[in-house]
Amino acid sequence: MSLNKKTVDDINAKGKRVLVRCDFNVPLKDGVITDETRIVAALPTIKKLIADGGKVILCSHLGKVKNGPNEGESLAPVAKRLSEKLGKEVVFVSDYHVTGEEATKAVANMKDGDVVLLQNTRFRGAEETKNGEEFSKELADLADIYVCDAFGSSHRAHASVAGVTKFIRAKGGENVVGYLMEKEINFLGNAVENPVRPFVAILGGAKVADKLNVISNLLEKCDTLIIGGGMAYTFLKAQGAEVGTSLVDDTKLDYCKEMLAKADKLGKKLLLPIDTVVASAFPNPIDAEIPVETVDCDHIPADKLGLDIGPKTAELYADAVKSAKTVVWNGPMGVFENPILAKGTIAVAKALAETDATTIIGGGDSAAAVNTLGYGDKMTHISTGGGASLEFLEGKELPGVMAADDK
Ligand SMILES: Nc1ncnc2c1ncn2[C@@H]1O[C@H](COP(=O)(O)OP(=O)(O)O)[C@@H](O)[C@H]1O
Ligand SMILES: O=C(OP(=O)(O)O)[C@H](O)COP(=O)(O)O
Repeated sequence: MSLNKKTVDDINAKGKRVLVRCDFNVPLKDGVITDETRIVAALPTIKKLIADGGKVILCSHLGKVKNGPNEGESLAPVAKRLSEKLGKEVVFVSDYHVTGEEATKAVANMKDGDVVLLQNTRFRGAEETKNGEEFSKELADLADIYVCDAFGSSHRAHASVAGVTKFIRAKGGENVVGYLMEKEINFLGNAVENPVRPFVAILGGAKVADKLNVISNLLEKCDTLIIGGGMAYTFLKAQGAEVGTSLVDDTKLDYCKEMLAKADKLGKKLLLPIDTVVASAFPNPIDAEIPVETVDCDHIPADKLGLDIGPKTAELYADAVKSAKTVVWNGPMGVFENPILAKGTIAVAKALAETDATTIIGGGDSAAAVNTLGYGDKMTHISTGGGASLEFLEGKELPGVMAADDK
């Protein structure tokens, strides 16, 4: 699949103010970045624009910013790490207003090839997340050209992803996508549009409501759909099984029944767990040493909840992966943060690492699981976006892609 949108290769950045929306939403612990994947992934576009002599103005959100602007969600640590990675100064605009006097001055002082990072765009609250016109225009006022390279946020129709493009276009500026966007869309697009078969899709994790919606579309594309993690129990319950206190979305039971029927009708395999590791309660803290037992899925005790796939399921899933030529994986098979409940996720990650299939991992937690287990470099592509990659696989149009100029 080739992306029919203008990219950074189609612009002349020399001497121009280029606003680049990145996804620098990195995990932080006590102010320290614990995973720099998203910063590293943004470097090719930034380096290209520096080399071309553009004035590179970066922006991003960080975290959910539920309680207003605060130092804990400032992009300051990102500015520092980015500066180390680029080997050059990154001027950080610490102003919680994001745009405004400090930002305008910093941009006015830029020379060709300089880099400025604006403060967390979510510090503007609903103006950012509701795609506010004023904030969109203020962002556009800072630049001549806009580049969206925030794949992980490209499913959000926010001011810094979508709204800004309208105002750039209104003054005759170009809106393009960066190298990371291009790479992600090409990998994910090819995987679902022209997959080398058998094509196996694996879904797990806890965002049941979000992820169930992708199933209908994936069933049409894949040969085998594997369900694990928290979303398996809604399916098991839809089949009439007792699932105890496991994670279930009761509003999706009919949908799951429809999906089981759809798989049948299309002649696709839809694999569900046959055994599961259960406990009396969700571990707290998450890595607590809790007593567990393994039961068959038709024997889940009413007062227990499933927290990992069992060994028989792990073997079944690993077998399905072995013969695959394309595998897309989103969401862990269990509560992998706890070593006692990580075995199912490890088994699937290992099966993916050992196959010669094209393997594509989407989702922060799936990527973290694969990297922690040391299998990162065995995968063909690890996506920087969880929600974004799923919405793309669902067949939805991503606002961050839509907003760019057509080629
Ligand atoms: N059976 C389960 N019950 C509850 N939570 C689960 C279960 N299996 C996995 N999880 C949790 O799902 C979380 C990841 O889900 P999600 O955010 O949907 O995945 P991703 O970030 O890969 O998209 C992990 O924190 C994991 O502990
Ligand atoms: O981390 C992100 O999404 P992801 O957890 O789905 O990969 C993106 O930065 C989007 O963040 P958001 O879900 O707060 O809009």
